[in-house]
Amino acid sequence: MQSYVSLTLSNISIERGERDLCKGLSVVAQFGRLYQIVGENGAGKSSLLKVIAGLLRPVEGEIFLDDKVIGAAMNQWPQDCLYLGHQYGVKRLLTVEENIRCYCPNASRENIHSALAQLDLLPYQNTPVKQLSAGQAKRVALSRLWLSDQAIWLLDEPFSSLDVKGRALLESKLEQQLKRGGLVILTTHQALLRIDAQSIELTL
Ligand SMILES: Nc1ncnc2c1ncn2[C@@H]1O[C@H](COP(=O)(O)OP(=O)(O)OP(=O)(O)O)[C@@H](O)[C@H]1O
Repeated sequence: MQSYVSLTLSNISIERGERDLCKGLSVVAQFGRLYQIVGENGAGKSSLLKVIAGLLRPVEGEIFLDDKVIGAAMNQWPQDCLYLGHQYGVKRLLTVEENIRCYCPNASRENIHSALAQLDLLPYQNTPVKQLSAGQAKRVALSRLWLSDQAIWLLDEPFSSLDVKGRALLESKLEQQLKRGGLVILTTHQALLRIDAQSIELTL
């Protein structure tokens, strides 16, 4: 995994549908830490994650990865950044394993097997996602975290639909990412139980 020190949001302003969502937001996010974007429904949490992922252009401001402006390093960005959006992009007609192979074409059979086992998805390996429950489909989407060596994880509501065991499993995966020097920025309306999160607050 590539090693970095910080991701800096400098004076970021976001507008959507002619509404100001955030104005002049500046944050220095340190690798090895988890940042939770907090705010009411509609405050702009998902929009901010999209801006960081390079999927939405801010009206103002810049993002730096260490001392490089991200715009200039865009060709490097997708390799180092894993974004899992709210609509987490699982293909419902494909099986669990086919979905994983779509997103992680280079993953070995052993690693896929191990990820599926940890996520309690092994019995469903050859089942189309449309036949799974919402929580199981969410686990399929999250399996990319088990196969990722990206330094930056941007996760929109990763805990939604997960049961107690699934939440604990995901929190321990996030802890591993922090321990190996990665950065996690996520949105969730729930408190994290095991991880000391730094807050990025958005107000309406
Ligand atoms: N594609 C879009 N076009 C125009 N406006 C949008 C679009 N998507 C979201 N918005 C608006 O941007 C605002 C912020 O939306 P966003 O999804 O970022 O909020 P959020 O804080 O993540 O909300 P929630 O907690 O409900 O998930 C909302 O007022 C919403 O109506």
